Amino acid sequence: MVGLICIFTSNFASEISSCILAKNYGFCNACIIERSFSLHRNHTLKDMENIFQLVRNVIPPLTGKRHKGQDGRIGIVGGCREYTGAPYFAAITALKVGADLSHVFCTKDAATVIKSYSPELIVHPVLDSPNAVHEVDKWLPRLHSVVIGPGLGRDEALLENAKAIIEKSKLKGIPIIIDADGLWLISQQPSLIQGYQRAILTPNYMEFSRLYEAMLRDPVDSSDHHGCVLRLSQALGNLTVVQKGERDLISDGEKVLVCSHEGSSRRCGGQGDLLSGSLGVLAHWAFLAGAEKTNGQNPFLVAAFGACSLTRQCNNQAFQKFGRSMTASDMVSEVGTAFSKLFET
Ligand SMILES: NC(=O)C1=CN([C@@H]2O[C@H](COP(=O)(O)OP(=O)(O)OC[C@H]3O[C@@H](n4cnc5c(N)ncnc54)[C@H](OP(=O)(O)O)[C@@H]3O)[C@@H](O)[C@H]2O)[C@@H](O)CC1
Ligand SMILES: Nc1ncnc2c1ncn2[C@@H]1O[C@H](COP(=O)(O)OP(=O)(O)OP(=O)(O)O)[C@@H](O)[C@H]1O
Ligand SMILES: [Mg+2]
Repeated sequence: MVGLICIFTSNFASEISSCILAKNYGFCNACIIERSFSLHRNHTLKDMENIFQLVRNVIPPLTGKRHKGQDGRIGIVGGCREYTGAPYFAAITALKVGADLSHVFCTKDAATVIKSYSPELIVHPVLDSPNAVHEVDKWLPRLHSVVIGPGLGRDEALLENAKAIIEKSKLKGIPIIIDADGLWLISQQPSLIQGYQRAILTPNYMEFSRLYEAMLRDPVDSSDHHGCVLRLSQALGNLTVVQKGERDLISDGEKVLVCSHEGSSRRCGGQGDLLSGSLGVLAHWAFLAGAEKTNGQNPFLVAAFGACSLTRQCNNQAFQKFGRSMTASDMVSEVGTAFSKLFET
């Protein structure tokens, strides 16, 4: 088992790159196998080398002193008649990563279905009601982060409600993860999220292309993935962008982290939903942890790196057991052991 972590900065003229080879899940003991960097960015590279340790640092310890809710109350906005799996995968993953409560705000049609998958989720059948925004807004003061988009669909009225929920969340300063159809909305109206640095966008290949073209008015340059993710983040006002793919590229417009932790070649639907759900929790933890725990690094970069590694580790473990028949539910079953292997050993 070998994972590769690379770090690049935004300065193309003097690009820093560092690749850390991590063996046997022992990322703390990662050894540097290649490094080239400019002088003035030296300190940044050193800080970033131990990104895996930074993820560990932000995880709240399990103690008897904490009450229910303290380790995370996460909201998922999504779930409609067609898509009930996506919000379920995101919400259950948030719980299994360590959130205490996971809320799903979905349409009436979807609610009973989602509830029947799991009694652990709190499901609000409000998203297509006339007072949807008010119904979600009531809960926002109690939520630590929101994930907008898994299984939301593209119905105009639902997208309008999602837009208003994003605006309400911004006013409260809540970290917002935007995925799937939430990204569709952003590619139509980028100003909705532009400049809000507590947002993390998690586009897949297609979603990234749409966003990039909307913001940069150019097609994606397939010979310069790093440059593209960096430019997209910058154009959006330096919010965090996670471009999912064979290697996940994570940027805040200053740096690009590359996560190529070993997953598998199985590409069933729902894997991105595990990523956005786990990111909901990790973003909250990293944000709360403060600069000391993240060594002054952007907490959302740290959280994104953790979520990408975890999702890929779940994929790897589930694939070893089930091979071609592996599905997203099999990955959900691996969250606990994958998390321990990566972050608690
Ligand atoms: N069980 C459930 O309920 C699930 C529900 N889900 C929900 O579905 C909704 C729509 O989400 P989405 O991701 O299917 O939509 P979108 O961005 O239009 O992409 C679709 C098309 O993009 C393309 N494509 C993708 N990757 C590519 C690549 N690497 N390279 C090249 N092309 C690539 C590919 O095009 P094709 O191969 O068909 O030409 C693909 O068909 C959303 O709400 C989501 O949450 C999912 O979460 C899954 C589990
Ligand atoms: N070619 C690949 N090789 C290895 N891992 C990949 C590859 N493509 C995607 N992944 C991983 O799968 C996860 C989900 O990415 P993906 O691009 O499938 O998202 P998605 O299309 O939004 O998924 P979903 O079906 O949930 O909507 C990410 O953690 C990513 O690292
Ligand atoms: Mg997706």
